[in-house]
Amino acid sequence: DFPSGYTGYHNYAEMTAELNQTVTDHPNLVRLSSLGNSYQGRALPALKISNNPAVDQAKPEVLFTCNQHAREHLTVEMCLHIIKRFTDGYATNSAIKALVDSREIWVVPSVNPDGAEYDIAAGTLRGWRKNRQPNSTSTGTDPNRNWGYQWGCCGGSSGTGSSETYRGPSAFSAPETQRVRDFVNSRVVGGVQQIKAHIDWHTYSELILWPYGYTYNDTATGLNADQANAFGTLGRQMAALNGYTPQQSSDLYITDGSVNDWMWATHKIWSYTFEMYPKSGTGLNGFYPRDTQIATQVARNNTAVDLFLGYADCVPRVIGQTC
Ligand SMILES: NS(=O)(=O)N[C@@H](Cc1ccccc1)C(=O)O
Ligand SMILES: [Zn+2]
Repeated sequence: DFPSGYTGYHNYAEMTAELNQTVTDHPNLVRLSSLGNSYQGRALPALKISNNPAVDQAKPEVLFTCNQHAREHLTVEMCLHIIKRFTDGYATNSAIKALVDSREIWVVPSVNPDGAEYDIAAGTLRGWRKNRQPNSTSTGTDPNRNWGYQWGCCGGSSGTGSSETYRGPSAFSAPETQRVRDFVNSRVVGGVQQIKAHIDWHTYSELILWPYGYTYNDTATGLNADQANAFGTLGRQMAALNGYTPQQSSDLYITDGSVNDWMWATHKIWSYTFEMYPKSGTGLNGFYPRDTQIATQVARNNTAVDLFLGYADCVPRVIGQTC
């Protein structure tokens, strides 16, 4: 479990309990399901938030995914905060109500529960990043190098099993990326992808990142100048609200097999990564802000998330285009 100074973070059992409590508290606003199981057999919960959650309504859908990387526990708190804000706030906050009434919001609070549980299993903070799937020489695939667009193309991942950025033996070799992939693929209804926009939450460095990660070029196959402009404009407007630094993800470093590139290239989902607090750190301590920091650092993203949800039906509107 989390050591002292970190008990405010949710372990897998506490996260599950929190999701079940949300269903109890807001049965008419949420529907809890599982995307399937992790490598070690933990359910991957997904919560749908809308004003009629049992019905698939013809409304734009938005996806939030958290905890691809095990040690980035603050992101689980971010997803749980989004859930709390858009359920508890529905009855009293008209802006929240308007967003929940006009969208269907999906939240996956932990994509990598095996890694997250392993990270804290010894009562210490291990600094574990990957999932817990064995490979030919070691353990763990980096889920954020395992997605199937331009997988392993460009030196943005490793083929060595012990590496922190091991891409896996093949694209979507990790059960966890398979399950999220299958869910997103299942949201193609009548030939149209219902999910319009996505944020994948990470720590740390306080950045807002957008595709592509596999190339330094601003435009590339499937990403034209207008689309790159829309990504950057919304990215910069969100960064102005949370104080993060906005940039194309390859400006940070080249990555291949990242979730954002797959979401955009395969489904034209406007997919961002938010790297949360802290801005910098030494060694592993950047990944482990004390639990006293949680409330401030999750609330810091409220207005950026609201702006994102506001544009989610048609992101090109941010540069004056129509959909
Ligand atoms: N959270 S992190 O420290 O691993 N950084 C992320 C940054 C990142 C996220 C998405 C696309 C490109 C790069 C990573 O996957 O390397
Ligand atoms: Zn990460």
